[in-house]
Amino acid sequence: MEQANFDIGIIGSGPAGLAAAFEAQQLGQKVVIIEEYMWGGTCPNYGCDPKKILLSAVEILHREQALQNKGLVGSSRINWPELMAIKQEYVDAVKPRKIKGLEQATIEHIYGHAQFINRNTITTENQKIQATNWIIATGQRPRQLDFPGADLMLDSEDFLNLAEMPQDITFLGGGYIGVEFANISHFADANVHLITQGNHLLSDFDQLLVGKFEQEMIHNGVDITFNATIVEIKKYEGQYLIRLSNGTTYLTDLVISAVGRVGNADKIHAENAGIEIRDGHILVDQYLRSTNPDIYAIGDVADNDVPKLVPVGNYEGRYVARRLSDQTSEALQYPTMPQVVFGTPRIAQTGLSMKDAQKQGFVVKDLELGKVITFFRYHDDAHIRVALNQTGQIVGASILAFEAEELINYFVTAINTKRTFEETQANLYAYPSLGSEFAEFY
Ligand SMILES: Cc1cc2nc3c(=O)[nH]c(=O)nc-3n(C[C@H](O)[C@H](O)[C@H](O)COP(=O)(O)OP(=O)(O)OC[C@H]3O[C@@H](n4cnc5c(N)ncnc54)[C@H](O)[C@@H]3O)c2cc1C
Ligand SMILES: NC(=O)c1ccc[n+]([C@@H]2O[C@H](COP(=O)([O-])OP(=O)(O)OC[C@H]3O[C@@H](n4cnc5c(N)ncnc54)[C@H](O)[C@@H]3O)[C@@H](O)[C@H]2O)c1
Repeated sequence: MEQANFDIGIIGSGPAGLAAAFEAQQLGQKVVIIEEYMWGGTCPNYGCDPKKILLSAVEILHREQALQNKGLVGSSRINWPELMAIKQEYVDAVKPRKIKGLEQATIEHIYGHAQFINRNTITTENQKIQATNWIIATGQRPRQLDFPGADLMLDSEDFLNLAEMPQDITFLGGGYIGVEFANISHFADANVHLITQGNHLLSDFDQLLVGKFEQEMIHNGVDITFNATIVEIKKYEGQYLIRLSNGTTYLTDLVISAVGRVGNADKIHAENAGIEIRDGHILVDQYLRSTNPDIYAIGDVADNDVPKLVPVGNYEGRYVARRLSDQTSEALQYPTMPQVVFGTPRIAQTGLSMKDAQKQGFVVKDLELGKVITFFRYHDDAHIRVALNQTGQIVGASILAFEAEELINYFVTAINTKRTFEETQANLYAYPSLGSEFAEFY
């Protein structure tokens, strides 16, 4: 078996692994990156990007529906196979683009499944690779349930490859994926059921705004069952017969499981390298070091209490690359992180939650902006909540609005630059625009 030696070996080519690879290589390290499935990882192949392509049609439809009899006549419909073809065109271009980037940067890249044979060496199917340091960026996969018939459920990747949208579709799980995909399916003309074990959707988000969001989904016709789970699925005359924990039974054409994700560190023989794992995630310290101090974990597979999102993995990848190149010895400090649920409307938040702000005695401004020009013209019932500390600095924001995914970025900047509400007016923003609304919020 061929053996090669590197300064830094990276397992997994998702956003986290790639960010680490490019940063380390630029800082003069000899880097190898290993991928076993799709170059680029979850986000561009079967996560954020394909989802956002499907959303392009959903967004137009949503806008059209909001403007019916208010200046627009007639509404479009989604042609699912055509939309999927565009999605696939994008996904097919990911691998060549990623490989070209790696080649241009002269980063060694190997296709294969990496697993440790000792504390600094991994094997793939036909190679042995040694590195002074390893960075594990193997991401997560959908969590499997094991009730009778659970294997009949599809997962988020299957949904993003559906050739046809069925007439009736069921989602299990009221988190990011269940909510976003239920919404897409609704706009693609399916009859949608969403089952979740909690008494609300999106438990990590501002529950005041989530309540309004749920009303909007229910108003759209999505059938949401709270405080329940599926206990059995059986095939029945070309459909699936579902039985819920509350005793309800019904027939549906397809069931998608979206009950969270587990880490992929259980498949790398972590024990051979002295790395401790929990639920497939790697235990890390404040430097993202595993229990083997020469091996780090970044992105979704790291067992830390931060949202598992692309910008976070990216940031961690760059940090570890700099640390291993003697550019920093500081513990990792995260800037404020935006989180967005891409429904219609979106829910977004950053910084301190409104609940924690209120607990600390901070002011929480509730701004209902449906009558303000930027939101009024689309009949968008925008609700923005902003937390201000004793000196008037913006310390948190949560938003329910169609434009929330962009608007939240203004708040990210305000929080990171420690701006007060008044100081948001220091910049002149184009008028009328989201920026100008941000600066005029009171
Ligand atoms: C449906 C969906 C929608 C999402 N939407 C968003 C969004 O809108 N915004 C957002 O910020 N985040 C979103 N996310 C989350 C985002 O995709 C992840 O946070 C991000 O991809 C994590 O990056 P990563 O590099 O840690 O892992 P991944 O992107 O999962 O990459 C890990 C890579 O490691 C490879 N690998 C695993 N084990 C091995 C091994 N032993 N050897 C070699 N290779 C291996 C895998 O094949 C994979 O390519 C979404 C996720 C899903 C599932
Ligand atoms: N917009 C985004 O940034 C975005 C979009 C999609 C996914 N993601 C990432 O992917 C991760 C996974 O998303 P997800 O939606 O699978 O997980 P999640 O953790 O967001 O939600 C899981 C949901 O499933 C429910 N649940 C768990 N077990 C259940 C059971 N047995 N029966 C019924 N309900 C059950 C939970 O109560 C929760 O509502 C997210 O945490 C996030 O990191 C991000």
